[in-house]
Amino acid sequence: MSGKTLFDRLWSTHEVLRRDDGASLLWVDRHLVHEGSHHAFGKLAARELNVAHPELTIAVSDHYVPTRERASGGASDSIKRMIATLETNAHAHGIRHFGLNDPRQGIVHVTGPEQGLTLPGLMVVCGDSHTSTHGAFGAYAFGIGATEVAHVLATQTLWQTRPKTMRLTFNGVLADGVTAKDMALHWIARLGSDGARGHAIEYAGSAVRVLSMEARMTLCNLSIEGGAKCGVITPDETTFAYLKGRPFAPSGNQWDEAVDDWQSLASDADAAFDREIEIDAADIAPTVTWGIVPEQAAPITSAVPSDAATDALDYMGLRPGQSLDGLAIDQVFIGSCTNARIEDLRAAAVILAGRKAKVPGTVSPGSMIVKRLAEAEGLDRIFTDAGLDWVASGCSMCVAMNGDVVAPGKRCASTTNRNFRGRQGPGARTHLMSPAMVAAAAVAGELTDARPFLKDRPLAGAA
Ligand SMILES: CC(C)[C@H](C(=O)O)[C@@H](O)C(=O)O
Ligand code: SF4
Repeated sequence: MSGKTLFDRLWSTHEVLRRDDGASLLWVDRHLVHEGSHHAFGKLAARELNVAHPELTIAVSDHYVPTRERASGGASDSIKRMIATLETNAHAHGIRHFGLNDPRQGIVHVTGPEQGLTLPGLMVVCGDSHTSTHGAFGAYAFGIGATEVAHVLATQTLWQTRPKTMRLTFNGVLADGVTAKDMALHWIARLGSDGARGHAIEYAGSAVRVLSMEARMTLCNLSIEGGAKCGVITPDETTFAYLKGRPFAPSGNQWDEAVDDWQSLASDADAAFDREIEIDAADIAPTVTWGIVPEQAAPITSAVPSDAATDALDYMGLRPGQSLDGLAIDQVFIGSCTNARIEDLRAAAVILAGRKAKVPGTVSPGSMIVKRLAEAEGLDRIFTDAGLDWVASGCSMCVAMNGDVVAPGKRCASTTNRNFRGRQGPGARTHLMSPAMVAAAAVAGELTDARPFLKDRPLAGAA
């Protein structure tokens, strides 16, 4: 019999019971909720149910929070109501809440790890597809729907059928100026938006092992855009170093015991996966999306495919065969749970330092802690000197729910994770890429290869 995968271990330690039809009841260690949880709290109220484990539930305000004029409480009455409802629900059920004015507020997938709430071996769920981010720590983390959110609130458990396993191995080393975002866009372009459907991905290989936690989170964040249930990475010294001393991470003797436990969270050498995919990291170039789904991505050195789907071309205002390098943009956005951690901001700042942006843009840090850290390093000055707006933390222009929108027909180079029609506002055209690539696009006023801008300015482990 072959050995166990990391995913096998995560699954079996959370399985409470298995039904005859194969579905399993899983224990949830951390339940994160954001403003979108109001449906689920409504369901609970309708049935007069309590939250089973408020101490394992953590609320974070992110999707609707204003990034400018924070004191306003929200851009419109309906937005204000969304923010206030989470506040009320969290308070009513005794749930810890990182609200609008909390200095620890941020995007839920940035705040959880930053606070040490996300730990190796845990099962983490949230009513949000990018919960896959937390898998970077060797946690089983995935997004759930509103009915499931209500089920977790009421029982701290969840019914699930077991996904298949897939190992995505990145061999070799990434070239300079190529980042975790490029790794993700590369594999999604190769396998397709449905390429990993029904699978739990384990990211492995030498190019993954050397990634920082920030970069690992970027990689795992995008798992869902390739259709995967989740992404996991074996915890190691990089993981432990990131977590040590975080507010909710174990401390003292408990820290040593936890690290001992976490060391066993790996796939056995003879573990068998349902699928194995290998990618040579050296084949990956800085990658940008040209279409309206993340799989419609290509190296910046290439062109819009000659057989590109007409609906995508029409929406994006592009022609088949058109070169990606040199495509004029109207604005940039650096933010989101994909690429707004400190390393992402540092990477963008490496390129923007001493340069001016030709187009306007917004930089929204992934959390208020990242914001303060960046300010202490002087990164905010680099962005504002370049002509970009430096604003507070939230989902902001990633999903345009808080009023931060890209105007119809405008083209935005963005560090986010979804380029769907209307994602950044009705009619907005989104090109996804790494923070370094967005920074280079800002300076050039067009999509361009970041590598020449990095001459004598190494990214040094930036995400
Ligand atoms: C609004 C929310 C439920 C949604 C998600 O599920 O991911 C959003 O965060 C997104 O990125 O599209
Ligand atoms: S930053 Fe974007 S992707 Fe992340 S949770 Fe918010 S809306 Fe979703």
